[in-house]
Amino acid sequence: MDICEFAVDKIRNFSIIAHIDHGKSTLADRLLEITGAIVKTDRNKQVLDKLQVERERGITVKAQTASLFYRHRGQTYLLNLIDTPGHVDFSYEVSRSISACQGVLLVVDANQGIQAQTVANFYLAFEAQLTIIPVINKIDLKNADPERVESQIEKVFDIPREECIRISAKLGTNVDQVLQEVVKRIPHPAVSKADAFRALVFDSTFDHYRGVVANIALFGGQVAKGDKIVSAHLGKTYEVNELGILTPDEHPRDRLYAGQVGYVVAGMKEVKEAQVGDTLYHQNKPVEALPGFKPAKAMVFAGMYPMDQSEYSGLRSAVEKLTLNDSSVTVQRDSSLALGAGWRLGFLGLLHMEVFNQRLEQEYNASVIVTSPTVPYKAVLCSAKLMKNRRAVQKNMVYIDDQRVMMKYLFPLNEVVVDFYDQLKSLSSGYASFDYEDAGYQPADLIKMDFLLNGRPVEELTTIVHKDRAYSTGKFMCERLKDSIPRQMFEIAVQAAIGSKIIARETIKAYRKNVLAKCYGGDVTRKMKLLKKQAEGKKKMRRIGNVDVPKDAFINVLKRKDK
Ligand SMILES: Nc1nc2c(ncn2[C@@H]2O[C@H](COP(=O)(O)OP(=O)(O)OP(=O)(O)O)[C@@H](O)[C@H]2O)c(=O)[nH]1
Repeated sequence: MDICEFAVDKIRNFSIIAHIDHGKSTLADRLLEITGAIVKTDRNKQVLDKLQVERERGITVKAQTASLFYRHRGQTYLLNLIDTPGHVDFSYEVSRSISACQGVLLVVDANQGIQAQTVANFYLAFEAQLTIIPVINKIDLKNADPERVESQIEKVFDIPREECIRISAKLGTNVDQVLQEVVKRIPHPAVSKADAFRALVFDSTFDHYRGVVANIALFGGQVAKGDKIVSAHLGKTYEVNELGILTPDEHPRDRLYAGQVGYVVAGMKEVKEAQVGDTLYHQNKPVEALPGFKPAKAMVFAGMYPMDQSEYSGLRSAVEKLTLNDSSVTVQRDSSLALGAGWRLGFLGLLHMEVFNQRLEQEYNASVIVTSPTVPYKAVLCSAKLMKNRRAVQKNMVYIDDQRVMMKYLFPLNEVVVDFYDQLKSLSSGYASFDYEDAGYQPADLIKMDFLLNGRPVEELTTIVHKDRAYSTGKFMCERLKDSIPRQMFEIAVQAAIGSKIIARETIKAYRKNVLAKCYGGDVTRKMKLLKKQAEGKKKMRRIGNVDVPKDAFINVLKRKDK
């Protein structure tokens, strides 16, 4: 079917939004199968989750899109399904994908009910004034309780229970009804082919042969191959080399029209040129930019170094290639005396960082050392120089039903980035869920803590901690250092200090490792071999004052806690 034939009133643009694991991708697969976009087999489970990491982790990282053709009451409709990432780290991508739509399917697990990201995603859709169709999934589960979930939806979102559709995405139960309701309830885009061309970039990926592939939703006019288009954000002009629709594979077309969703390739060299939220228009026909563009903002920072400095240039090219594909990662060159040359990278959140790391390893075979993540602070330097458990402040509390409560807190980001989510899950036996948004900078009692080996500071370990945490952090890091530094010929004092005040101390006892102890008799070559080995071992050490510190010690101390 040629999509040129589609009148705007036969188009529906929608997203599926859900808390993680509530079955968004499974439902998307079923919709693709019913409309014949993909053939039903066991292998195409979660077709929209393209990246290897996404499949392994079962989470969606990059938004994917598919145009579906659906017959309803003798008419063929073009349904553009825009998949959204399911994790809090990517909420900006969710909000952009949503703004390309007129409606959403809000999927809620029939057993788990409303969770943190159900609420967060609901409000993104609600604020964008979209039609929201609640879909209660997994009704096939033995302990499914759709009645209770419908009550929650009525209470929390003020949506009448009659509007909920009960389905099993896994078995396909009532999935066709979902498509019928999409056609009935979601309005067609209010756009016109006759207007000036205006398109929202809601995702972009990098292709080694063609450059940037930008996914766009047309809010007005039309665009064809050979057209000159401009990015509103950068003001740069490009020529359209290729465009088409996604089904979900790319299908080149000559032209895209208002109301449609598709992809465009226009000689952009890096994804920064097609940032999510940007507006495209025809050269010499400027339009008002679509609202809501904001450059992705890094919230969590970590150092990344090659395992071995000889791998530096290989890793550099891998990092460059990966960042071509993900404009939300910020990169700054950095170097550490202990770990050599590397980078300081900024990510949207912890999961984003892990996914980046995993992609480096899987797609580029790179082995890297990632230091413990930190969050940005603004420091006010005074003339004297710089100096409740998670420091949270409760903001509000709402009972969702007699078993669940939703609480809002103001948290310092630093308290959340490392192990908060794991602890919350374990304390609540997996029942609690969590979502967050940036609340800006707040003043706090923070201090700078140094670590000393025999009185000499180890600069790469210097850290910023809250005053109330200084003692426990100092003690913990000193213990880790003690365990990681081998005994030497003299005693070593490991100390944590705030200014000139020592707040924690461990001692590494003196010891002489006699590598020749096991060599009885006079085999000179064997002795020489052992001595050489010991000397090589020393090369991997960094000398701080008179103390030799193995590289591994830094890695152990800087590395995040192993889960
Ligand atoms: N029993 C049952 N299981 C389901 C159903 N739908 C999905 N699941 C299972 O629930 C798990 C999560 O489903 P996904 O489709 O990956 O969830 P998702 O919301 O896409 O997750 P993210 O992509 O991480 O946001 C998978 O193991 C699915 O097989 C259903 O209707 N019934």
